[in-house]
Parts: sequence; C-alpha cells; structure tokens
Amino acid sequence: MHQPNAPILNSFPNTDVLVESLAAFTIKAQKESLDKKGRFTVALSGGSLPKMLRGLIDNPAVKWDKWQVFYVDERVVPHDHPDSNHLACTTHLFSQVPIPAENIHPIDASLLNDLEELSDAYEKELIREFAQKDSARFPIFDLILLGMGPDGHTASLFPGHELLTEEDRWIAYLEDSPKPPPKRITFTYPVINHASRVVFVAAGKEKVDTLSGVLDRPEEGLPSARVKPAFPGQLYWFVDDAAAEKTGSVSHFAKPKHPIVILEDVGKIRLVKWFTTLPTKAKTKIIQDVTRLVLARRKRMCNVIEYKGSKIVYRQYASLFFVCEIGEQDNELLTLEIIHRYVEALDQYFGNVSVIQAF
Ligand SMILES: O=C(O)[C@H](O)[C@@H](O)[C@H](O)[C@H](O)COP(=O)(O)O
Repeated sequence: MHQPNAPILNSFPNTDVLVESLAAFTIKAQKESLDKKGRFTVALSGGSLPKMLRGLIDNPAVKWDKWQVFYVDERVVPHDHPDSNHLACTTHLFSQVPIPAENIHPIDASLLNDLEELSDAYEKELIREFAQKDSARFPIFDLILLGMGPDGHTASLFPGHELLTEEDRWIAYLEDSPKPPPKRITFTYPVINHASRVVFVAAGKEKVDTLSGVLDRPEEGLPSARVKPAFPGQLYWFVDDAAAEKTGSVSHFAKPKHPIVILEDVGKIRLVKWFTTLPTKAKTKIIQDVTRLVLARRKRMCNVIEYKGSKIVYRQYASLFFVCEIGEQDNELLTLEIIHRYVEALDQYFGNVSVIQAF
C-alpha cells in the first residue's frame, strides 16, 4: 500500500497573489475532472475561505453548471443566519456567479432541532451524489477546500475531540464546538482523506505557530496534521508568507535573500520574486544585468555567473530561464536543485511550465 503523498506547500507574498493562484489551481482541477467525468465535486469550508475564492468571480474558465458544491462543515443555524457557512459562500461567491441553485447542497434547515437527523440527511445528500459514481465506501471529492484555526482545528474537527477518531460515518455532529456556534455538523476524516485533492488555505500571522506545528511536527497530531489524503490524493497548502514565516518546510526555498527571476529567451520577464527590500531603481538595474548576463550565455557554459560579490545561478527549461541570485557563500548546486524542484512544483499546477501562457 502506498504512503500518502507529502504535502505541497505554496507560500505567497500577499493574499491577492494567493487568491489568484488558488483560482488558477481550482480551474486546473476543474478541467482535469471535467475531462475525466464531466462534473466537478467540491466541498467548501467557512471562516475566511469564501472570500479567498473571489478569484473565481467573473472568470470565464469556470464551468459553474458542472460544479456540485457541498459544505465541509456547517454551523447548525438557519441559512440566513450570520454564522451560516452557506450564507458566507452565497454572499462572497455564489450570488456573484452563474451557478445553478440545484448544484449547491446546503444542510436541510428544517432539521435544525435534531442533529442526528440533520447529519444523516446530509450524509444521504452526499450518497445521492456519489454512490455508484465515484465510490461506495466513501465519497471521492475532486477538491476539498479547508481552513485552519489558530488552535489547529479544521472543518469542525477540534483538538482532543472524540470525532478525531471517527472512522465510519461520513458526516458527524457535535454540540460542544469550542469555536462558536457550538452546534455543527462536519465531514469526518475518512471523507476528507479520500478526496483527490485537499487544499488548506491559511493566511495571516496568527496562523504562524500552528502552521509550523502542523507541517514541521505532524506527530503532535493537531487536527489539521491528520489530513493526509490516501494515495494518489494530494494535499496542498496555499498560505501567505506571514503564516509561513516559521515553517521549516519552506525556509530553505522561500526565504533566500535575493530575487528569483523567470525570464523568457526573448528577454521578456515572466515573474520576479524579491526577498529583500530595495529601491525600484536598484531592482531595475539588477533585472537588466541578470537578463543581459544570462541571455548572453551559450548552451555549454557553466550555469553559475559571478555578479558583484554574489552569484547568479540559472537553469534553462525550453524557452524559460529560471534564475536565482545567491550569496557568495551559498551553495550553487543546492540552488540548481531548488530551481529544479520549483519547476517540478509549477509543472504540477500548470502542466508544462515551458508553456508561457501558464503564467
Ligand atoms: O465553519 C468553520 O468554522 C470552518 O469551516 C472552520 O474549520 C474554519 O475553516 C477555520 O476555523 C478557519 O477559519 P478562518 O479561515 O476564518 O481562520
């Protein structure tokens, strides 16, 4: 039996870039699912997540009529209650896009007084969608989007709660949620961990310690660290740099002191990521120098160029050059490896990274 795939961590300088990348990722997942089976099954969380999906609004690539949307967890309140996750998703997303109402699956608001019936009814709603199509024992969602609370909870699975060990039910309920409101229903781990893709979205410095705990010390068993989609499922993290600040898993890659540049062979800059604050003039000069030096290289030449007390390390992939400026003491072979890993990660999202349009 295969071990679960290692999580893929993406850290972005701010939420706007995160939102854009999350939308691109979702559209790619949608395409893969539609190509395979003509529909796209998605589960959404509450909290800050609905707002993070704004990159999908006005995006012609989204085939809303093919989406079937469920809620990872829901607070047991009427649909128009300010605590309702369905209301949050409707306000921030569904009311602004052409999704057919029947493709959205909220809880049955007539059952709010009976949590057992409410969760059973939601489980049946899932069964109607998934049974005989994707799965028998557990549904296989194409995409589950999760948030993470500062205590490490995800969905409505809280630290130390008995639901962390639920193995049979698809949907469980709780009446003692530490995060208000106390009454909720939630996907269980078997459902989350059977998905094809699970994405955590976490931004802000209040998540920094928890994120480091979840990624660097998963053995501590925080609820978010228990999300490990079964092979071939894949777990992704979309976070901002503020949340990733202490995470060892990215520090070697996402925190170099110098820029990373993606340059097209015709001299066009495709992407620049700075890790230091410099005046615009100085940045422009560095980019001009890097472009000139790299494009003047012939194929067989060494991939390292000395540059004003630092080193420029580059690798060419088809028409794209991936360039890093590193310090004199930094290891160029390691940098070449890091570039390669970066290209592999990009490949996973966008397909062939040599296809310029992907950027
Ligand atoms: O209904 C809920 O409360 C959520 O589904 C919950 O699991 C949420 O995703 C996290 O608490 C993160 O919330 P933030 O993104 O607001 O921090």
